[in-house]
Amino acid sequence: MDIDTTFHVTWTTLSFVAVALALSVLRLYQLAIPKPIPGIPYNKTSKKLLGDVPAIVEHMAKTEGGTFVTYILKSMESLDSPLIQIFIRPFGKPHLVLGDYPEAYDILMRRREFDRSPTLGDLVKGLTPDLHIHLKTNDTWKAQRRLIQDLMTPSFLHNVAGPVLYQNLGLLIDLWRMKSHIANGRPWKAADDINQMALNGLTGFSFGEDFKHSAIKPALLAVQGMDEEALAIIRRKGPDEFVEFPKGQESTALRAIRELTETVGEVQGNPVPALTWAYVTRKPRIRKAIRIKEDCIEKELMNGVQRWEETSGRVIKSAVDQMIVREKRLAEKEGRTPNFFSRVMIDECGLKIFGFILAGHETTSTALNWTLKYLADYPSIQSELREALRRAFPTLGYSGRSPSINEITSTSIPYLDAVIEEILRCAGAIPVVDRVATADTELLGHHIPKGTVVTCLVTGPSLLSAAFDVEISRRSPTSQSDVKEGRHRSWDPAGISRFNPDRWIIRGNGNGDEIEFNPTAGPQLAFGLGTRGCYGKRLVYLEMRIFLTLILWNFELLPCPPAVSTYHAKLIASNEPTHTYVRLREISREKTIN
Ligand code: HEM
Repeated sequence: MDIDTTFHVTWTTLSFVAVALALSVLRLYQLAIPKPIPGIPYNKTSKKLLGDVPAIVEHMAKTEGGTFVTYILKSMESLDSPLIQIFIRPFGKPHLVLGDYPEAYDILMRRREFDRSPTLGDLVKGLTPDLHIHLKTNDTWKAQRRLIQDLMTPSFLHNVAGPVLYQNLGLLIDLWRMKSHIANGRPWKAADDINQMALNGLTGFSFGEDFKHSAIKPALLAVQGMDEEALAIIRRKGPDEFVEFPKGQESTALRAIRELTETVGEVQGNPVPALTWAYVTRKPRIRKAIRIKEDCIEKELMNGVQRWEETSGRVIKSAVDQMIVREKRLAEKEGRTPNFFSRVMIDECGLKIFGFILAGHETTSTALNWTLKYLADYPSIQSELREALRRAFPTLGYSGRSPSINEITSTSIPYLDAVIEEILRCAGAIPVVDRVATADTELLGHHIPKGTVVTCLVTGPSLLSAAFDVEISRRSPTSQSDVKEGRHRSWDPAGISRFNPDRWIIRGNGNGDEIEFNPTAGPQLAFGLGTRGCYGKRLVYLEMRIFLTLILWNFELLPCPPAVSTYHAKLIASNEPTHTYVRLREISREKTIN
Protein backbone atom coordinates (compact mmCIF):
# COMPACT_ATOMS: atom_id res chain seq x y z
CA MET A 1 0.00 0.00 0.00
CA ASP A 2 1.45 3.38 -0.93
CA ILE A 3 1.16 6.50 1.16
CA ASP A 4 -1.77 7.82 -0.86
CA THR A 5 -3.78 4.64 -0.33
CA THR A 6 -2.94 4.59 3.42
CA PHE A 7 -4.02 8.20 3.71
CA HIS A 8 -7.21 7.43 1.81
CA VAL A 9 -8.04 4.41 4.06
CA THR A 10 -7.36 6.38 7.25
CA TRP A 11 -9.38 9.28 6.00
CA THR A 12 -12.29 7.01 5.01
CA THR A 13 -12.12 5.22 8.42
CA LEU A 14 -12.05 8.54 10.23
CA SER A 15 -14.99 9.79 8.19
CA PHE A 16 -16.93 6.65 9.06
CA VAL A 17 -16.09 6.99 12.74
CA ALA A 18 -17.09 10.66 12.68
CA VAL A 19 -20.39 9.93 10.96
CA ALA A 20 -21.08 6.99 13.32
CA LEU A 21 -20.27 9.19 16.28
CA ALA A 22 -22.49 12.00 15.02
CA LEU A 23 -25.31 9.53 14.39
CA SER A 24 -24.89 8.05 17.88
CA VAL A 25 -24.96 11.49 19.46
CA LEU A 26 -28.03 12.34 17.39
CA ARG A 27 -29.68 9.05 18.41
CA LEU A 28 -28.82 9.66 22.06
CA TYR A 29 -30.21 13.18 21.77
CA GLN A 30 -33.38 11.81 20.14
CA LEU A 31 -33.72 9.25 22.93
CA ALA A 32 -33.18 11.87 25.60
CA ILE A 33 -35.59 14.53 24.37
CA PRO A 34 -39.09 14.25 25.79
CA LYS A 35 -41.63 12.09 23.93
CA PRO A 36 -45.00 13.50 24.85
CA ILE A 37 -48.06 11.26 25.08
CA PRO A 38 -50.32 12.44 22.24
CA GLY A 39 -53.16 14.72 23.25
CA ILE A 40 -52.05 15.49 26.83
CA PRO A 41 -51.01 19.15 27.20
CA TYR A 42 -47.47 20.14 28.23
CA ASN A 43 -45.36 23.29 28.37
CA LYS A 44 -44.06 23.78 24.82
CA THR A 45 -40.75 25.15 26.16
CA SER A 46 -40.09 21.82 27.89
CA LYS A 47 -39.51 19.79 24.71
CA LYS A 48 -35.76 20.02 25.11
CA LEU A 49 -33.04 17.74 26.47
CA LEU A 50 -33.65 18.69 30.11
CA GLY A 51 -37.42 18.90 29.74
CA ASP A 52 -39.12 20.98 32.45
CA VAL A 53 -36.06 20.98 34.75
CA PRO A 54 -34.68 24.43 33.74
CA ALA A 55 -38.16 25.98 34.02
CA ILE A 56 -38.66 24.40 37.47
CA VAL A 57 -35.29 25.74 38.65
CA GLU A 58 -36.13 29.21 37.30
CA HIS A 59 -39.61 29.15 38.89
CA MET A 60 -38.15 28.23 42.26
CA ALA A 61 -35.46 30.89 42.03
CA LYS A 62 -37.83 33.67 40.98
CA THR A 63 -40.97 32.88 42.98
CA GLU A 64 -41.24 33.56 46.70
CA GLY A 65 -42.24 30.21 48.22
CA GLY A 66 -41.90 28.54 44.79
CA THR A 67 -41.55 24.75 44.85
CA PHE A 68 -41.86 21.87 42.40
CA VAL A 69 -45.55 21.70 43.36
CA THR A 70 -46.28 25.39 42.80
CA TYR A 71 -44.63 24.97 39.36
CA ILE A 72 -47.00 22.10 38.55
CA LEU A 73 -50.03 24.04 39.79
CA LYS A 74 -49.04 27.05 37.69
CA SER A 75 -48.50 24.85 34.61
CA MET A 76 -51.87 23.16 35.09
CA GLU A 77 -53.56 26.54 35.31
CA SER A 78 -51.85 27.95 32.22
CA LEU A 79 -52.44 24.77 30.18
CA ASP A 80 -56.04 24.80 31.43
CA SER A 81 -56.26 21.03 31.78
CA PRO A 82 -56.84 18.58 34.70
CA LEU A 83 -54.25 16.24 33.18
CA ILE A 84 -50.87 17.52 32.02
CA GLN A 85 -47.48 15.98 31.35
CA ILE A 86 -44.09 17.18 32.51
CA PHE A 87 -40.59 15.95 31.66
CA ILE A 88 -38.22 15.69 34.58
CA ARG A 89 -35.84 12.91 33.61
CA PRO A 90 -33.82 12.77 30.38
CA PHE A 91 -34.45 9.38 28.66
CA GLY A 92 -37.43 8.90 30.99
CA LYS A 93 -41.11 8.66 30.16
CA PRO A 94 -43.34 11.71 30.57
CA HIS A 95 -44.69 12.15 34.03
CA LEU A 96 -48.44 12.78 34.22
CA VAL A 97 -50.00 15.14 36.74
CA LEU A 98 -53.66 14.75 37.61
CA GLY A 99 -55.63 17.59 39.21
CA ASP A 100 -59.04 15.97 39.43
CA TYR A 101 -60.35 14.31 42.60
CA PRO A 102 -62.89 11.85 41.11
CA GLU A 103 -60.27 10.27 38.80
CA ALA A 104 -57.62 10.34 41.57
CA TYR A 105 -60.09 8.58 43.89
CA ASP A 106 -60.75 6.02 41.19
CA ILE A 107 -57.04 5.31 40.61
CA LEU A 108 -56.18 5.05 44.30
CA MET A 109 -59.22 3.09 45.43
CA ARG A 110 -60.27 0.89 42.54
CA ARG A 111 -58.05 0.66 39.52
CA ARG A 112 -55.85 -2.40 39.84
CA GLU A 113 -53.68 -1.39 36.89
CA PHE A 114 -52.16 1.35 39.08
CA ASP A 115 -49.71 0.51 41.87
CA ARG A 116 -47.06 2.15 44.07
CA SER A 117 -44.74 4.12 41.78
CA PRO A 118 -40.94 3.98 41.95
CA THR A 119 -40.82 7.72 42.76
CA LEU A 120 -41.65 7.14 46.46
CA GLY A 121 -38.97 4.45 46.62
CA ASP A 122 -36.48 6.92 45.15
CA LEU A 123 -36.96 9.07 48.25
CA VAL A 124 -36.11 6.41 50.83
CA LYS A 125 -34.44 3.52 49.01
CA GLY A 126 -30.91 4.59 49.91
CA LEU A 127 -31.68 4.17 53.61
CA THR A 128 -34.24 1.35 53.55
CA PRO A 129 -33.92 -0.69 50.33
CA ASP A 130 -36.53 -3.35 51.27
CA LEU A 131 -39.08 -1.29 53.17
CA HIS A 132 -42.71 -2.10 52.35
CA ILE A 133 -43.49 1.60 51.71
CA HIS A 134 -42.02 1.38 48.22
CA LEU A 135 -42.72 -2.25 47.33
CA LYS A 136 -45.38 -3.10 44.78
CA THR A 137 -48.60 -4.47 46.34
CA ASN A 138 -47.45 -8.10 46.34
CA ASP A 139 -46.97 -10.97 48.82
CA THR A 140 -43.77 -9.50 50.24
CA TRP A 141 -45.58 -6.23 50.92
CA LYS A 142 -48.46 -8.13 52.58
CA ALA A 143 -46.06 -10.15 54.76
CA GLN A 144 -44.28 -6.98 55.91
CA ARG A 145 -47.57 -5.25 56.72
CA ARG A 146 -48.70 -8.29 58.77
CA LEU A 147 -45.97 -7.73 61.34
CA ILE A 148 -47.20 -4.21 62.08
CA GLN A 149 -50.93 -4.69 61.63
CA ASP A 150 -51.79 -4.37 65.36
CA LEU A 151 -50.17 -0.99 65.86
CA MET A 152 -53.02 1.10 64.49
CA THR A 153 -55.84 -0.73 66.31
CA PRO A 154 -57.95 1.43 68.66
CA SER A 155 -56.76 -0.58 71.67
CA PHE A 156 -53.05 -0.15 70.90
CA LEU A 157 -53.50 3.52 70.07
CA HIS A 158 -55.52 4.32 73.19
CA ASN A 159 -53.70 2.15 75.70
CA VAL A 160 -50.11 2.33 74.52
CA ALA A 161 -49.46 5.10 71.96
CA GLY A 162 -51.82 7.70 73.49
CA PRO A 163 -50.23 7.83 76.96
CA VAL A 164 -46.70 8.08 75.48
CA LEU A 165 -47.72 10.90 73.10
CA TYR A 166 -49.53 12.66 75.94
CA GLN A 167 -46.48 12.51 78.18
CA ASN A 168 -44.28 13.85 75.39
CA LEU A 169 -46.69 16.69 74.58
CA GLY A 170 -46.91 17.51 78.29
CA LEU A 171 -43.16 18.20 78.23
CA LEU A 172 -43.66 20.58 75.29
CA ILE A 173 -46.36 22.43 77.25
CA ASP A 174 -43.95 22.80 80.21
CA LEU A 175 -41.25 24.09 77.87
CA TRP A 176 -43.58 26.57 76.19
CA ARG A 177 -44.96 27.78 79.51
CA MET A 178 -41.43 28.66 80.50
CA LYS A 179 -40.68 30.25 77.13
CA SER A 180 -43.89 32.28 77.01
CA HIS A 181 -43.21 33.57 80.51
CA ILE A 182 -39.72 34.73 79.46
CA ALA A 183 -40.77 36.06 76.02
CA ASN A 184 -43.64 37.98 77.63
CA GLY A 185 -45.70 38.41 74.46
CA ARG A 186 -42.76 38.47 72.01
CA PRO A 187 -42.70 35.92 69.17
CA TRP A 188 -40.24 33.03 68.94
CA LYS A 189 -39.44 30.28 66.47
CA ALA A 190 -41.48 27.16 67.22
CA ALA A 191 -40.46 24.92 64.32
CA ASP A 192 -37.48 23.26 66.07
CA ASP A 193 -39.49 22.42 69.20
CA ILE A 194 -42.24 20.90 67.05
CA ASN A 195 -39.74 18.93 65.02
CA GLN A 196 -38.08 17.52 68.15
CA MET A 197 -41.43 16.78 69.76
CA ALA A 198 -42.64 14.91 66.65
CA LEU A 199 -39.44 12.85 66.66
CA ASN A 200 -39.89 12.03 70.35
CA GLY A 201 -43.53 11.11 69.65
CA LEU A 202 -42.39 8.48 67.15
CA THR A 203 -39.51 7.14 69.22
CA GLY A 204 -41.91 6.95 72.21
CA PHE A 205 -44.48 5.12 70.06
CA SER A 206 -41.75 2.75 68.82
CA PHE A 207 -39.78 2.09 72.02
CA GLY A 208 -42.09 3.21 74.85
CA GLU A 209 -41.93 5.93 77.46
CA ASP A 210 -38.69 4.55 78.95
CA PHE A 211 -36.72 5.42 75.80
CA LYS A 212 -33.98 7.49 77.35
CA HIS A 213 -33.22 9.91 74.52
CA SER A 214 -35.43 12.98 74.79
CA ALA A 215 -35.14 15.99 72.56
CA ILE A 216 -37.38 18.22 74.68
CA LYS A 217 -35.80 17.61 78.11
CA PRO A 218 -32.42 19.13 77.16
CA ALA A 219 -34.26 22.18 75.76
CA LEU A 220 -36.16 22.50 79.06
CA LEU A 221 -32.93 22.35 81.05
CA ALA A 222 -31.26 24.89 78.75
CA VAL A 223 -34.12 27.40 79.13
CA GLN A 224 -34.26 26.80 82.88
CA GLY A 225 -30.55 27.52 83.03
CA MET A 226 -30.68 30.91 81.23
CA ASP A 227 -28.71 33.44 83.26
CA GLU A 228 -29.73 36.96 84.27
CA GLU A 229 -27.73 38.52 81.41
CA ALA A 230 -29.55 36.44 78.77
CA LEU A 231 -32.92 37.29 80.34
CA ALA A 232 -32.07 40.99 80.48
CA ILE A 233 -31.27 40.99 76.71
CA ILE A 234 -34.76 39.62 76.05
CA ARG A 235 -36.40 42.18 78.35
CA ARG A 236 -34.79 44.98 76.35
CA LYS A 237 -36.34 43.73 73.07
CA GLY A 238 -39.32 45.45 71.47
CA PRO A 239 -42.75 43.72 71.48
CA ASP A 240 -42.35 42.42 67.88
CA GLU A 241 -38.70 41.39 68.12
CA PHE A 242 -37.98 37.67 68.01
CA VAL A 243 -36.66 35.91 71.08
CA GLU A 244 -33.98 33.25 70.66
CA PHE A 245 -33.83 30.45 73.19
CA PRO A 246 -30.99 28.01 73.82
CA LYS A 247 -31.69 24.57 72.35
CA GLY A 248 -29.86 22.23 74.72
CA GLN A 249 -27.61 19.34 73.85
CA GLU A 250 -29.12 16.88 71.38
CA SER A 251 -28.31 13.23 72.11
CA THR A 252 -26.04 11.42 69.64
CA ALA A 253 -28.76 8.88 68.79
CA LEU A 254 -31.43 11.51 68.08
CA ARG A 255 -28.98 13.57 66.05
CA ALA A 256 -28.14 10.51 63.96
CA ILE A 257 -31.82 9.74 63.34
CA ARG A 258 -32.55 13.37 62.48
CA GLU A 259 -29.59 13.62 60.11
CA LEU A 260 -30.71 10.49 58.31
CA THR A 261 -34.30 11.67 57.89
CA GLU A 262 -32.93 14.96 56.52
CA THR A 263 -31.02 13.15 53.75
CA VAL A 264 -34.39 12.45 52.10
CA GLY A 265 -34.48 16.17 51.24
CA GLU A 266 -31.28 15.77 49.19
CA VAL A 267 -33.01 13.29 46.87
CA GLN A 268 -36.38 15.08 46.56
CA GLY A 269 -36.84 16.21 42.94
CA ASN A 270 -33.39 14.90 42.00
CA PRO A 271 -33.19 13.56 38.39
CA VAL A 272 -30.63 10.85 39.34
CA PRO A 273 -31.75 9.51 42.75
CA ALA A 274 -29.81 6.22 42.65
CA LEU A 275 -26.53 8.04 42.02
CA THR A 276 -27.34 10.65 44.65
CA TRP A 277 -28.08 7.96 47.26
CA ALA A 278 -24.82 6.18 46.39
CA TYR A 279 -22.99 9.46 47.04
CA VAL A 280 -24.97 10.51 50.15
CA THR A 281 -24.69 7.15 51.94
CA ARG A 282 -20.93 7.09 51.41
CA LYS A 283 -20.39 10.36 53.26
CA PRO A 284 -18.52 9.55 56.51
CA ARG A 285 -21.03 11.61 58.57
CA ILE A 286 -23.98 9.63 57.15
CA ARG A 287 -22.20 6.28 57.48
CA LYS A 288 -21.59 7.09 61.14
CA ALA A 289 -25.23 8.16 61.60
CA ILE A 290 -26.43 4.85 60.08
CA ARG A 291 -24.22 2.92 62.52
CA ILE A 292 -25.43 4.88 65.55
CA LYS A 293 -29.08 4.53 64.48
CA GLU A 294 -28.72 0.76 63.99
CA ASP A 295 -26.99 0.25 67.35
CA CYS A 296 -29.69 2.28 69.07
CA ILE A 297 -32.60 0.40 67.46
CA GLU A 298 -30.97 -2.99 68.06
CA LYS A 299 -30.48 -2.18 71.74
CA GLU A 300 -34.13 -1.16 72.10
CA LEU A 301 -35.24 -4.37 70.38
CA MET A 302 -33.13 -6.44 72.78
CA ASN A 303 -34.73 -4.55 75.69
CA GLY A 304 -38.16 -5.35 74.24
CA VAL A 305 -37.36 -9.06 73.98
CA GLN A 306 -36.03 -9.09 77.54
CA ARG A 307 -39.22 -7.36 78.74
CA TRP A 308 -41.26 -9.97 76.87
CA GLU A 309 -39.38 -12.79 78.54
CA GLU A 310 -39.67 -11.26 82.01
CA THR A 311 -43.41 -10.59 81.74
CA SER A 312 -44.36 -13.49 79.42
CA GLY A 313 -45.63 -10.92 76.93
CA ARG A 314 -48.25 -9.48 79.30
CA VAL A 315 -46.82 -5.96 79.36
CA ILE A 316 -47.05 -4.05 76.08
CA LYS A 317 -45.54 -0.60 76.24
CA SER A 318 -44.43 0.07 72.70
CA ALA A 319 -44.60 -0.88 69.01
CA VAL A 320 -41.55 -3.10 69.53
CA ASP A 321 -43.37 -5.06 72.30
CA GLN A 322 -46.40 -5.45 70.04
CA MET A 323 -44.29 -6.68 67.11
CA ILE A 324 -42.67 -9.28 69.36
CA VAL A 325 -46.13 -10.55 70.36
CA ARG A 326 -47.15 -10.66 66.69
CA GLU A 327 -44.00 -12.66 65.79
CA LYS A 328 -44.94 -15.18 68.50
CA ARG A 329 -48.47 -15.55 67.07
CA LEU A 330 -47.16 -15.89 63.52
CA ALA A 331 -44.65 -18.52 64.65
CA GLU A 332 -47.43 -20.49 66.40
CA LYS A 333 -49.57 -20.30 63.25
CA GLU A 334 -46.70 -21.42 61.04
CA GLY A 335 -45.68 -24.22 63.46
CA ARG A 336 -42.18 -22.87 64.14
CA THR A 337 -40.32 -21.63 67.21
CA PRO A 338 -40.23 -17.84 67.45
CA ASN A 339 -36.69 -16.57 67.31
CA PHE A 340 -36.78 -13.10 68.74
CA PHE A 341 -33.04 -12.69 68.75
CA SER A 342 -32.61 -13.78 65.14
CA ARG A 343 -30.87 -11.35 62.81
CA VAL A 344 -33.93 -11.48 60.54
CA MET A 345 -36.27 -10.47 63.36
CA ILE A 346 -33.97 -7.67 64.48
CA ASP A 347 -33.53 -6.43 60.91
CA GLU A 348 -37.26 -6.67 60.20
CA CYS A 349 -38.31 -4.78 63.33
CA GLY A 350 -35.49 -2.28 62.96
CA LEU A 351 -36.52 -1.63 59.38
CA LYS A 352 -40.15 -1.08 60.36
CA ILE A 353 -39.25 1.24 63.21
CA PHE A 354 -36.96 3.31 61.04
CA GLY A 355 -39.67 3.24 58.35
CA PHE A 356 -42.16 4.81 60.80
CA ILE A 357 -39.65 7.51 61.59
CA LEU A 358 -38.88 8.18 57.91
CA ALA A 359 -42.55 8.23 56.91
CA GLY A 360 -43.90 9.92 60.00
CA HIS A 361 -41.40 12.37 61.45
CA GLU A 362 -41.21 15.21 58.93
CA THR A 363 -44.83 14.74 57.85
CA THR A 364 -46.25 14.98 61.38
CA SER A 365 -43.97 17.85 62.29
CA THR A 366 -45.07 19.69 59.13
CA ALA A 367 -48.78 19.16 59.88
CA LEU A 368 -48.28 20.48 63.45
CA ASN A 369 -46.38 23.53 62.17
CA TRP A 370 -49.29 24.40 59.86
CA THR A 371 -51.66 23.84 62.81
CA LEU A 372 -49.96 26.63 64.75
CA LYS A 373 -50.18 29.01 61.80
CA TYR A 374 -53.87 28.42 61.13
CA LEU A 375 -54.80 28.75 64.80
CA ALA A 376 -52.94 32.03 65.19
CA ASP A 377 -54.30 33.51 61.95
CA TYR A 378 -57.94 32.53 62.54
CA PRO A 379 -58.66 33.75 66.09
CA SER A 380 -62.43 33.18 65.82
CA ILE A 381 -61.89 29.52 64.90
CA GLN A 382 -59.38 29.22 67.72
CA SER A 383 -61.94 30.65 70.20
CA GLU A 384 -64.70 28.41 68.88
CA LEU A 385 -62.50 25.34 69.29
CA ARG A 386 -61.46 26.38 72.81
CA GLU A 387 -65.12 26.88 73.66
CA ALA A 388 -65.93 23.41 72.26
CA LEU A 389 -63.16 21.94 74.44
CA ARG A 390 -64.47 23.77 77.49
CA ARG A 391 -67.96 22.39 76.87
CA ALA A 392 -66.55 18.89 76.36
CA PHE A 393 -64.71 18.95 79.70
CA PRO A 394 -67.08 21.07 81.83
CA THR A 395 -65.74 19.95 85.19
CA LEU A 396 -62.20 21.04 84.35
CA GLY A 397 -63.07 24.62 83.44
CA TYR A 398 -61.43 26.21 86.46
CA SER A 399 -59.52 23.32 88.01
CA GLY A 400 -56.11 24.22 86.64
CA ARG A 401 -55.42 20.83 85.14
CA SER A 402 -55.44 19.85 81.47
CA PRO A 403 -57.77 17.07 80.25
CA SER A 404 -56.20 13.65 80.83
CA ILE A 405 -55.35 11.30 77.97
CA ASN A 406 -58.38 9.14 78.78
CA GLU A 407 -60.64 12.18 78.73
CA ILE A 408 -59.18 13.31 75.40
CA THR A 409 -59.51 9.94 73.69
CA SER A 410 -62.95 9.06 75.05
CA THR A 411 -64.75 12.36 74.44
CA SER A 412 -66.46 13.13 71.17
CA ILE A 413 -65.73 16.71 70.06
CA PRO A 414 -67.01 17.15 66.48
CA TYR A 415 -65.57 20.64 66.05
CA LEU A 416 -62.09 19.34 67.03
CA ASP A 417 -62.38 16.60 64.39
CA ALA A 418 -63.41 19.21 61.83
CA VAL A 419 -60.47 21.51 62.64
CA ILE A 420 -58.02 18.59 62.34
CA GLU A 421 -59.48 17.51 59.00
CA GLU A 422 -59.36 21.05 57.67
CA ILE A 423 -55.74 21.56 58.74
CA LEU A 424 -54.81 18.36 56.92
CA ARG A 425 -56.75 19.45 53.81
CA CYS A 426 -55.12 22.88 53.63
CA ALA A 427 -51.59 21.91 54.74
CA GLY A 428 -50.95 19.25 52.10
CA ALA A 429 -47.98 18.02 54.14
CA ILE A 430 -47.38 15.43 51.41
CA PRO A 431 -48.50 17.44 48.40
CA VAL A 432 -48.62 14.63 45.82
CA VAL A 433 -49.49 10.94 45.75
CA ASP A 434 -47.94 8.86 42.95
CA ARG A 435 -48.96 5.68 41.19
CA VAL A 436 -47.51 3.87 38.16
CA ALA A 437 -49.53 2.22 35.38
CA THR A 438 -48.67 -1.51 35.47
CA ALA A 439 -50.39 -2.09 32.10
CA ASP A 440 -51.45 0.02 29.12
CA THR A 441 -54.60 1.84 30.19
CA GLU A 442 -56.71 5.00 29.78
CA LEU A 443 -57.04 8.17 31.79
CA LEU A 444 -59.54 10.93 31.04
CA GLY A 445 -59.88 9.58 27.50
CA HIS A 446 -56.13 9.37 26.79
CA HIS A 447 -54.11 6.22 26.13
CA ILE A 448 -51.55 5.78 28.93
CA PRO A 449 -48.64 3.39 28.24
CA LYS A 450 -47.53 0.86 30.86
CA GLY A 451 -44.83 2.30 33.14
CA THR A 452 -46.18 5.86 33.14
CA VAL A 453 -46.15 7.59 36.54
CA VAL A 454 -49.30 9.50 37.47
CA THR A 455 -48.98 12.12 40.20
CA CYS A 456 -52.27 13.00 41.92
CA LEU A 457 -52.26 16.50 43.39
CA VAL A 458 -53.27 16.65 47.06
CA THR A 459 -53.85 20.41 47.20
CA GLY A 460 -54.74 21.10 43.58
CA PRO A 461 -57.93 21.64 41.59
CA SER A 462 -61.08 20.14 43.19
CA LEU A 463 -59.28 19.99 46.58
CA LEU A 464 -58.05 23.54 47.22
CA SER A 465 -59.07 25.36 44.04
CA ALA A 466 -62.06 25.14 41.71
CA ALA A 467 -62.37 21.82 39.87
CA PHE A 468 -61.95 21.59 36.09
CA ASP A 469 -65.08 20.96 34.13
CA VAL A 470 -64.58 17.42 32.83
CA GLU A 471 -66.94 15.93 30.27
CA ILE A 472 -68.45 12.84 31.91
CA SER A 473 -67.79 10.60 28.89
CA ARG A 474 -64.02 11.09 29.42
CA ARG A 475 -64.18 9.57 32.90
CA SER A 476 -63.55 5.89 33.69
CA PRO A 477 -66.69 3.69 33.83
CA THR A 478 -66.54 3.47 37.66
CA SER A 479 -66.06 7.19 37.98
CA GLN A 480 -69.00 7.78 35.60
CA SER A 481 -71.24 5.63 37.82
CA ASP A 482 -70.18 7.68 40.87
CA VAL A 483 -71.28 10.86 39.12
CA LYS A 484 -74.55 9.33 37.87
CA GLU A 485 -75.43 7.79 41.23
CA GLY A 486 -74.61 10.91 43.25
CA ARG A 487 -71.55 9.42 45.02
CA HIS A 488 -69.22 12.01 43.49
CA ARG A 489 -67.80 14.23 46.27
CA SER A 490 -67.03 17.88 45.56
CA TRP A 491 -66.47 21.17 47.39
CA ASP A 492 -68.38 24.33 46.60
CA PRO A 493 -65.85 26.32 44.51
CA ALA A 494 -66.80 29.51 46.38
CA GLY A 495 -64.42 29.61 49.33
CA ILE A 496 -62.76 26.29 48.48
CA SER A 497 -59.29 27.67 49.23
CA ARG A 498 -60.33 29.23 52.57
CA PHE A 499 -59.44 27.58 55.89
CA ASN A 500 -62.91 26.76 57.12
CA PRO A 501 -63.50 23.78 59.46
CA ASP A 502 -67.26 24.31 59.11
CA ARG A 503 -67.15 22.55 55.73
CA TRP A 504 -66.78 19.26 57.69
CA ILE A 505 -69.71 20.00 60.02
CA ILE A 506 -73.39 19.16 59.77
CA ARG A 507 -75.42 21.51 61.91
CA GLY A 508 -78.60 20.15 63.47
CA ASN A 509 -81.97 21.56 62.55
CA GLY A 510 -83.09 21.87 66.19
CA ASN A 511 -81.79 24.53 68.58
CA GLY A 512 -78.60 24.95 66.56
CA ASP A 513 -76.29 23.53 69.25
CA GLU A 514 -76.17 20.01 67.82
CA ILE A 515 -73.30 19.52 65.44
CA GLU A 516 -71.91 16.45 63.78
CA PHE A 517 -68.55 15.82 62.12
CA ASN A 518 -68.89 14.51 58.58
CA PRO A 519 -65.57 12.93 57.46
CA THR A 520 -66.90 12.38 53.95
CA ALA A 521 -68.21 15.92 53.44
CA GLY A 522 -65.91 16.46 50.47
CA PRO A 523 -62.65 15.49 48.77
CA GLN A 524 -59.61 14.84 50.99
CA LEU A 525 -56.33 13.30 49.84
CA ALA A 526 -53.97 14.23 52.70
CA PHE A 527 -53.18 10.58 53.46
CA GLY A 528 -53.65 9.19 49.95
CA LEU A 529 -56.35 6.53 49.70
CA GLY A 530 -56.95 2.81 49.36
CA THR A 531 -54.75 -0.18 50.16
CA ARG A 532 -51.60 1.91 49.85
CA GLY A 533 -52.95 4.92 51.74
CA CYS A 534 -51.01 6.17 54.77
CA TYR A 535 -50.44 3.42 57.30
CA GLY A 536 -49.90 5.88 60.19
CA LYS A 537 -52.92 8.14 59.76
CA ARG A 538 -54.72 6.99 62.92
CA LEU A 539 -51.62 7.79 64.93
CA VAL A 540 -51.55 11.24 63.33
CA TYR A 541 -55.21 11.92 64.19
CA LEU A 542 -54.50 10.89 67.77
CA GLU A 543 -51.41 13.08 68.04
CA MET A 544 -53.17 16.09 66.51
CA ARG A 545 -56.09 15.60 68.89
CA ILE A 546 -53.83 15.62 71.95
CA PHE A 547 -51.73 18.48 70.55
CA LEU A 548 -54.67 20.78 69.79
CA THR A 549 -56.37 20.04 73.12
CA LEU A 550 -53.30 20.67 75.25
CA ILE A 551 -52.12 23.73 73.32
CA LEU A 552 -55.52 25.46 73.33
CA TRP A 553 -56.25 24.49 76.90
CA ASN A 554 -53.05 26.15 78.06
CA PHE A 555 -52.36 28.98 75.61
CA GLU A 556 -53.90 31.57 73.38
CA LEU A 557 -52.02 31.80 70.09
CA LEU A 558 -51.70 35.42 69.00
CA PRO A 559 -50.89 36.57 65.46
CA CYS A 560 -47.16 36.85 64.68
CA PRO A 561 -45.44 39.72 62.81
CA PRO A 562 -46.29 39.75 59.06
CA ALA A 563 -42.75 38.77 57.95
CA VAL A 564 -43.18 35.31 59.52
CA SER A 565 -46.92 34.96 58.93
CA THR A 566 -46.68 34.09 55.25
CA TYR A 567 -48.02 30.82 53.82
CA HIS A 568 -44.86 30.13 51.84
CA ALA A 569 -43.58 26.59 52.00
CA LYS A 570 -40.34 24.77 51.30
CA LEU A 571 -40.61 21.29 49.88
CA ILE A 572 -37.93 19.23 51.56
CA ALA A 573 -39.18 15.79 52.57
CA SER A 574 -42.62 17.37 53.05
CA ASN A 575 -44.31 20.70 52.36
CA GLU A 576 -43.09 22.61 55.43
CA PRO A 577 -44.00 26.23 56.15
CA THR A 578 -40.97 28.45 55.62
CA HIS A 579 -41.56 30.15 58.98
CA THR A 580 -43.29 28.79 62.05
CA TYR A 581 -43.25 31.23 64.93
CA VAL A 582 -45.55 31.55 67.93
CA ARG A 583 -46.58 34.38 70.19
CA LEU A 584 -48.29 32.86 73.21
CA ARG A 585 -50.44 34.14 76.03
CA GLU A 586 -50.77 31.65 78.86
CA ILE A 587 -54.35 30.91 79.86
CA SER A 588 -55.00 31.16 83.52
CA ARG A 589 -57.62 28.57 84.40
CA GLU A 590 -58.89 30.75 87.24
CA LYS A 591 -60.08 33.30 84.65
CA THR A 592 -62.87 33.06 82.11
CA ILE A 593 -61.81 31.51 78.83
CA ASN A 594 -63.03 33.17 75.69
C1 HEM B 1 -49.41 14.30 58.99
C2 HEM B 1 -48.67 13.22 58.88
C3 HEM B 1 -48.67 12.29 57.71
C4 HEM B 1 -49.08 12.51 56.43
C5 HEM B 1 -49.69 13.78 55.83
C6 HEM B 1 -48.86 11.28 55.69
C7 HEM B 1 -49.17 11.11 54.35
C8 HEM B 1 -48.93 9.95 53.65
C9 HEM B 1 -49.21 9.78 52.25
C10 HEM B 1 -49.82 10.84 51.34
C11 HEM B 1 -48.84 8.53 51.91
C12 HEM B 1 -48.94 7.88 50.53
C13 HEM B 1 -50.33 7.30 50.41
C14 HEM B 1 -50.68 6.73 49.07
O1 HEM B 1 -49.78 6.47 48.26
O2 HEM B 1 -51.90 6.55 48.79
C15 HEM B 1 -48.32 7.89 53.10
C16 HEM B 1 -47.86 6.58 53.16
C17 HEM B 1 -47.37 5.99 54.30
N1 HEM B 1 -47.30 6.55 55.57
FE1 HEM B 1 -47.91 8.40 56.07
N2 HEM B 1 -48.31 10.35 56.54
C18 HEM B 1 -48.19 10.91 57.78
C19 HEM B 1 -47.70 10.31 58.93
C20 HEM B 1 -47.31 9.00 59.02
C21 HEM B 1 -46.87 8.34 60.24
C22 HEM B 1 -46.84 8.99 61.62
C23 HEM B 1 -46.51 7.07 59.90
C24 HEM B 1 -45.98 5.93 60.76
C25 HEM B 1 -46.24 5.72 61.99
C26 HEM B 1 -46.75 6.92 58.48
C27 HEM B 1 -46.51 5.77 57.78
C28 HEM B 1 -46.75 5.63 56.42
C29 HEM B 1 -46.43 4.41 55.69
C30 HEM B 1 -45.81 3.14 56.28
C31 HEM B 1 -46.84 4.63 54.36
C32 HEM B 1 -46.72 3.66 53.19
C33 HEM B 1 -47.92 2.75 53.17
C34 HEM B 1 -47.77 1.63 52.13
O3 HEM B 1 -47.31 1.91 51.03
O4 HEM B 1 -48.11 0.50 52.44
N3 HEM B 1 -47.23 8.11 57.98
N4 HEM B 1 -48.38 8.78 54.15
